[in-house]
Amino acid sequence: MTTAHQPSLLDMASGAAPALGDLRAAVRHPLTRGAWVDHLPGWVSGSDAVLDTLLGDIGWRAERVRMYERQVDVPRLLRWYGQDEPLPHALLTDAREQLTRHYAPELGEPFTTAGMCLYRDGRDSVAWHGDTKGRSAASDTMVAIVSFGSPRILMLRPRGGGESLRFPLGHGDLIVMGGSCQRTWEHAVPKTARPVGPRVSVQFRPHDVA
Ligand SMILES: O=C(O)CCC(=O)C(=O)O
Ligand SMILES: [Fe+2]
Repeated sequence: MTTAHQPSLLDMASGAAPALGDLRAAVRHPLTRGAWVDHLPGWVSGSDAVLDTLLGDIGWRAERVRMYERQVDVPRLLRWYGQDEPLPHALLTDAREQLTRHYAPELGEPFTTAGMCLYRDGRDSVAWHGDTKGRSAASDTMVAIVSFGSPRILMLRPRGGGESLRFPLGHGDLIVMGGSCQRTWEHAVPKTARPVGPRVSVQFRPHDVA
């Protein structure tokens, strides 16, 4: 029997080299007020090696914020890559390039920065917010998120109230928030009581969007 027609078996073997799928397979979910979400589960295959790298010593740091007159740790670790800093795994550089190529006609500029978040377990989370620092406060843009490790839920809800949507993000899954999504909707990764391992979220954004 030849293996030529069975690439999926190779993908499933542990230790398979990381590879990217076809972005044209992403499914677009139009939201209200000019927002949309593209979802492509399993965009990255063979993600274990990428996760290993990301869980290593890449300079994760805790951020502290002032809350009710006290300094408290943000419940996740952060690492920010500006556009000139090499990313810690070649697959991520390829991913940024492919996203730029695929979305260029709509986005009109490249994805440049990579913000990374490490959710160590189910107690780590991010509260409801939009990425509205910089140009995204006033203009349509895109934020592309590739997820590695334990599955977590990304929730979305319209600002000012309305039903929320749930997108499960597993190992190698892609979600792209586009259009007015950062201004007119909010997103969150809620805590979970389920026993979950670490998850790393890699967010690609254009210059001056955060
Ligand atoms: O964990 C995620 O995928 C979402 C992270 C996020 O919304 C942010 O850092 O702005
Ligand atoms: Fe965000």
